[in-house]
Amino acid sequence: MHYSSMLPEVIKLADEAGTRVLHIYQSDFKVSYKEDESPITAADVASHETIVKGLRNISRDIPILSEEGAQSPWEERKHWRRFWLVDPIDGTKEFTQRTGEFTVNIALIEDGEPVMGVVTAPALKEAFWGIKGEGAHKRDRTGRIHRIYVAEPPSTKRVVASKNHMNDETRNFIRALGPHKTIQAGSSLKFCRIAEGHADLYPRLGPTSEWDTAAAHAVLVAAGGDVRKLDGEPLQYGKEDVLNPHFIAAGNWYF
Ligand SMILES: Nc1ncnc2c1ncn2[C@@H]1O[C@H](COP(=O)(O)O)[C@@H](OP(=O)(O)O)[C@H]1O
Ligand SMILES: [Mg+2]
Repeated sequence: MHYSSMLPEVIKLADEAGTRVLHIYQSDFKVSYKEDESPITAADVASHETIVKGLRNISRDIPILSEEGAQSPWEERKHWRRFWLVDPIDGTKEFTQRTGEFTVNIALIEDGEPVMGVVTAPALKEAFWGIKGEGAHKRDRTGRIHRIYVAEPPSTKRVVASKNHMNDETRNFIRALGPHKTIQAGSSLKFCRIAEGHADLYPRLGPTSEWDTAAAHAVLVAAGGDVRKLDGEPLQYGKEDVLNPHFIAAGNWYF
């Protein structure tokens, strides 16, 4: 099956997960902490369960790697040519701080590349999706769906950066860009802001994992951008170590 035929069902699934997440967001939820001290709530678990169950119905034979799931050992994963890469809630800190800037992320990886991605921001009522070579779309808070494109770079670049994970390396990189304006955004929304033409550059000289970036990476590629390592090589997925190296996300004009 070509993956574009799965897209409507994947969007529906991300929306279903988003509805469950919002329900918890609007309640008096409890925050726990994982071994790496990152926060987790019932919403991460509910979203994970909804997505995994749904993806198994959509495609019984495509394996799944989710931030909140039991992760298959490398001995198994290294044979995966195609897999779903899921972050049930990216921006859990944003969720617990109630900024609304958290996302549900589902990507399809093929030969190390994110070829399809769906990102929804349930509290903002925004959704983004894209398929490599077939364009990217946004559904806005009114429900209108339209094609999105990376912007022509303005002379004052609009740099988008993490609210919760800023560091000196990123600050220095941004400073060296010359005239610029900084926009803060949580989670994978940073890639989406570039994809829809509202920002130009997202330097991430700090840690992320493959599930944090894959779906929004696919949206950005479909909209006319890319995500590359600092050596200019593409950011790839399905590595033994799920941590991403430092990267820059931008329109293709940058690379
Ligand atoms: N030390 C670290 N190691 C791995 N990932 C980290 C990290 N610090 C932050 N992140 C990632 O950055 C994401 C949040 O990004 P941002 O600050 O841009 O909103 C987090 O996603 P989760 O909320 O899914 O855990 C987390 O995965
Ligand atoms: Mg994440």
